[in-house]
Amino acid sequence: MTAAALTAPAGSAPGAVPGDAGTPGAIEFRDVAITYGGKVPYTAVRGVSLQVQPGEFVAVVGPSGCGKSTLIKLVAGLLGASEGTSRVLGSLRPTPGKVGIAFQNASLLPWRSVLQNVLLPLEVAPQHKRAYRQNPAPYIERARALLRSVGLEGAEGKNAWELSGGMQQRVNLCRALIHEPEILLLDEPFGALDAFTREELWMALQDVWTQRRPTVMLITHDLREATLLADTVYIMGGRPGGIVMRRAVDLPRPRTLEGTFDAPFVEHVRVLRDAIGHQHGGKTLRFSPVAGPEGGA
Ligand SMILES: Nc1ncnc2c1ncn2[C@@H]1O[C@H](COP(=O)(O)OP(=O)(O)OP(=O)(O)O)[C@@H](O)[C@H]1O
Repeated sequence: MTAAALTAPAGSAPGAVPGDAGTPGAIEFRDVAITYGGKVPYTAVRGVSLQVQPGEFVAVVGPSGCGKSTLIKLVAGLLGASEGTSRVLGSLRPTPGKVGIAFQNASLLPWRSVLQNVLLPLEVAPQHKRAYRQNPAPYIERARALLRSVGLEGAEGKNAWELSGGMQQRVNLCRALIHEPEILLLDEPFGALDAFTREELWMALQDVWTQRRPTVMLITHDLREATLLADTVYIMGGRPGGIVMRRAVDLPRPRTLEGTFDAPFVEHVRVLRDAIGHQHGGKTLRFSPVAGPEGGA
């Protein structure tokens, strides 16, 4: 079975979009395919349909190479859909400045201070440059508030090269949020951190999201991370990649690290693990419909 077939569950209405609540979505894909050009064109994803509501936190998980980063690049406007329709905040092309991105590699400028790194996008992005130059004070206050919210109060003047990996990722998160984007895209931002630092960062991210409520799309290989943070988890799989399962995480918020040991949390992780395990085992995944008893909500 192809990924495209898996994304169209038996019994679902033609054109049905998983996650569609009947209101305009922050991110909407309808039957999207993305083909990379080159001597031999390569279709990375096909038949992807989903809708992410404003303020929703979604996680995308799945085996390496199934097209997770490709989807995030589509939302960021770095790629276009080869087939189907993709809308971000209602537009076919994302509005500049409405999206913030943080990748696994924090890529801070080592010679700049923490505060200067957070402010960097305002110096270079055409839509913010002028206002920032004319009146930097409110932006600096915003940067300080962001740094406070991720536990970096007092570190504003440190040089980036003086920071631990976890601190760098906190700065990375603040830098992605400095222009108050409506959509925050996170591509494995905690993948390179040790387990304890990663858990700390999960809680910092949950706090930031609770306070500011951007729409978040998080790519991760960590099923605990996905379950702890997300309202909805999409599992991708297949070649070309597609969505093989959507699962709503109905656990109460705010979520805690202690709660990750509770039975309902562990059960969510188990279901996700099984779905991905099926793919690794080469078995055909039985796709559970959007509101099915097995796969989700
Ligand atoms: N610029 C490109 N040109 C051609 N093929 C590409 C390009 N970028 C990605 N691909 C291919 O598209 C497929 C999906 O890649 P993508 O990076 O989206 O996967 P992923 O699920 O994010 O992987 P990982 O978990 O390893 O980061 C892969 O087979 C990859 O080789």
